[in-house]
Amino acid sequence: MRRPAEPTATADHKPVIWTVAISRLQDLFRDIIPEFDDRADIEPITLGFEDAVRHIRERLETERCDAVIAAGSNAAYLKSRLSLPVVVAKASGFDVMQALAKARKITPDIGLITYQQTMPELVDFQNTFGLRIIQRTYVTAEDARAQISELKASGIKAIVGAGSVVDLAEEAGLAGIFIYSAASIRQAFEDALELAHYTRLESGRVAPAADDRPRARHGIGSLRGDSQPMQAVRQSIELFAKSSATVLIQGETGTGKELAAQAIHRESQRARFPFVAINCGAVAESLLESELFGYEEGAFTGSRRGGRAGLFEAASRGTLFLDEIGEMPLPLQTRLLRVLEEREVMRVGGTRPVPVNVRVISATHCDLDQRVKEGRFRADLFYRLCVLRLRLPPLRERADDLVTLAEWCLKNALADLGTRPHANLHAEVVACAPLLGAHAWPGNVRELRNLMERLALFLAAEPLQALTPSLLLKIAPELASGAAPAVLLPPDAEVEDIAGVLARFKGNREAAARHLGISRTTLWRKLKEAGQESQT
Ligand SMILES: Nc1ncnc2c1ncn2[C@@H]1O[C@H](COP(=O)(O)OP(=O)(O)OP(=O)(O)O)[C@@H](O)[C@H]1O
Repeated sequence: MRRPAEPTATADHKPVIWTVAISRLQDLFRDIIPEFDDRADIEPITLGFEDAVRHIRERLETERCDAVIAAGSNAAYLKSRLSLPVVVAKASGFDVMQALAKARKITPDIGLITYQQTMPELVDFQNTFGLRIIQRTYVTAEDARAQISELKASGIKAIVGAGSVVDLAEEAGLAGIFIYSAASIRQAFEDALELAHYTRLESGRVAPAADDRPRARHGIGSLRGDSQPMQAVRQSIELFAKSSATVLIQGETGTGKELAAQAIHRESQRARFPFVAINCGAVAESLLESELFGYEEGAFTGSRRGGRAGLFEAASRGTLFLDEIGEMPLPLQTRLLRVLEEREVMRVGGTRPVPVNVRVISATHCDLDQRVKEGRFRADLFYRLCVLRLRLPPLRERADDLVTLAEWCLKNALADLGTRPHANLHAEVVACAPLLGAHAWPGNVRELRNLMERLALFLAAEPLQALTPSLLLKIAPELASGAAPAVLLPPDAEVEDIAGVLARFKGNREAAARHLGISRTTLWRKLKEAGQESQT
């Protein structure tokens, strides 16, 4: 008789993830699995619905699995029947537009069939690009089949949808365009890894220090821009990397504060030790305390047996990045100051201080000097945190970088679409410089990157079309008024979605933000605006 698996020595190794799909989605999973070989044991299970549930339940009697990845109706079915975390691979707005651009090359009469919900925001896109898109939803395969025959009867020639929808469309003699991109599937893998990490932490299978939360992925080369202010930023990063003193990074949203923090870590002698980040504004006070400082067994109801190390201990010999430091509640500011001064941390409910060797880099978009004056931020902590200070200039103050950044983002987005850039793309972008320069860029580089992704879609669909200022205006009418675009978030990232995603990630805002393709700060602000900020 088989016995449930014990968490043995192997349990401390890589997380185990299963991808569950029957259609061509599984082929895409298989293509991407090798990229994650060194970070997880990932196995494809080519089954769907009740067959998949039966198979997984049986295997869980003897094996460990930390998370499952699936999509669409299959994912919904698995989620409601398995006790395992199920990550739902989702097509991003970019994927949908990319698939529509491909369909546009075949016909202007396109059907979009999505699981359960339509995408109302596509109406604008349809008008801009002169397409006729009929949207339908499905729940079961029979639904999807019926929708396809109706669309065929109404003259639709190409269907955009998930793997099973594409198979059915092709069976019906229509062109099928698969909606998922490699980038979205990669994102699902990242989310599953993150979720697996938290599942394992919660069950005590790994200590935080053994993990890579969120590893510094960016070095100094990731910070683009040749303007004088950006050169000065890179020089400061190189200089600051030589020291172990605290750094305070200030700058508006999307200016690259987290990139800069990662670059300082990556250039420093601490590079081979962890880079651990936390958004102080996005975690409730009670949780933030135990996250940062850890806790001892019995410290509070529900505390884990054996206690848990906090992020200071997890970042041992590395760097702790405290994002949105201005939001740290006053009582925790006092505790943080003590840790920085005494270089030892006392876990919540503990009696024995633990020595820590951690470099602290913090970041804020708010005027911290002002908060100190108002008594909302401790002056002594402020001075302790900003031994070194780095200001990231907003994009509107470095107009010289606009062309370089726009061209770089556009080339990346075109490459993602498998499209070659025009031979004279540089000259075309230069011709758009006055238009780009007149905009205020409230979302800074993040906003510019999103705009270039939109533009790339158009250029991929219309390869003979030159990039001109009037085309740019058509794609981004907000540039005309110099006003901020109405929505900087992907249209689907509204508050109800955010709450749903947060619930799925068990309140982990970092994982939820990554899943939604927005920064943690933006997610936190969105929730704050909706009065849901205390739900962490
Ligand atoms: N100088 C730059 N070169 C290239 N990419 C950049 C640069 N600055 C920002 N980015 C890109 O813009 C996005 C936002 O960067 P990042 O998250 O570091 O900004 P942030 O200031 O921490 O934002 P927030 O305050 O909203 O969290 C990322 O995709 C990042 O890669």
